[in-house]
Amino acid sequence: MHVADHPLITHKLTVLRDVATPSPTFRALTSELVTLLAYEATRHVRTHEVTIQTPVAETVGLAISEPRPLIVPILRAGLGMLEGMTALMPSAEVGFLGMVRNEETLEPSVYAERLPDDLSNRQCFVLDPMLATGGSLLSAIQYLFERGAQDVTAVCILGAPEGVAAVEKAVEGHDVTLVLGALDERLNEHGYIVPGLGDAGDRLYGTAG
Ligand SMILES: O=P(O)(O)OC[C@H]1O[C@H](OP(=O)(O)OP(=O)(O)O)[C@H](O)[C@@H]1O
Ligand SMILES: O=c1cc[nH]c(=O)[nH]1
Ligand SMILES: [Mg+2]
Repeated sequence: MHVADHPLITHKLTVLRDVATPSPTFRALTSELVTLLAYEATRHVRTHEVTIQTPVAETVGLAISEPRPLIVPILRAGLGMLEGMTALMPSAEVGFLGMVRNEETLEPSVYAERLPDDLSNRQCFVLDPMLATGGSLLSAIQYLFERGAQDVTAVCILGAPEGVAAVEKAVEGHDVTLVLGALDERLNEHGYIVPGLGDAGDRLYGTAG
């Protein structure tokens, strides 16, 4: 697990957490935060050497390899992270998973899916701002494994220790990396991250209250 340690990330997170921050600012900050986190998350993106000609000399650089990486935002809240991620890796392909957590039982369920059939040999980047109990992320990762994925990086803005531990235990021995903007204190009795930022989907799309 990588937890971002950068004053710009903490500053943006502080504004994001603030209950007084309105949806348009929340959306803009989410996008900016993801671009910063994506820098860490894509550190091991597969590349190969290419020879190019600059105006001055021939040189060897790197290009992102085929098959292209796959970005998977978890609807709804993960959609708010898509633009920030594609800004950094515009050649990636995008697949979608719609998941919702039952707020009584905290069990996640899948209500929409649009992914390539074969994910073997694809690097997958899952986007979901909140890793609370970890149920949603784990179920998303298992979905990708069932399609043959072997290399999954999850980018989350906030994580709770309970959820991170549950995901790490369940994926032990697999190539799964977690990249978090911050690791918060705990979950409350409703399964919300403390101090957290509330319901990310509601705050992104203005459906709170
Ligand atoms: O770790 P968990 O306990 O599973 O909780 C985290 C999930 O809850 C939120 O989604 P939600 O179900 O609220 O759907 P939404 O994005 O449509 O608001 C969040 O975006 C995660 O997907
Ligand atoms: O704190 C939380 C927990 C789950 N989902 C959210 O959006 N926020
Ligand atoms: Mg929600």
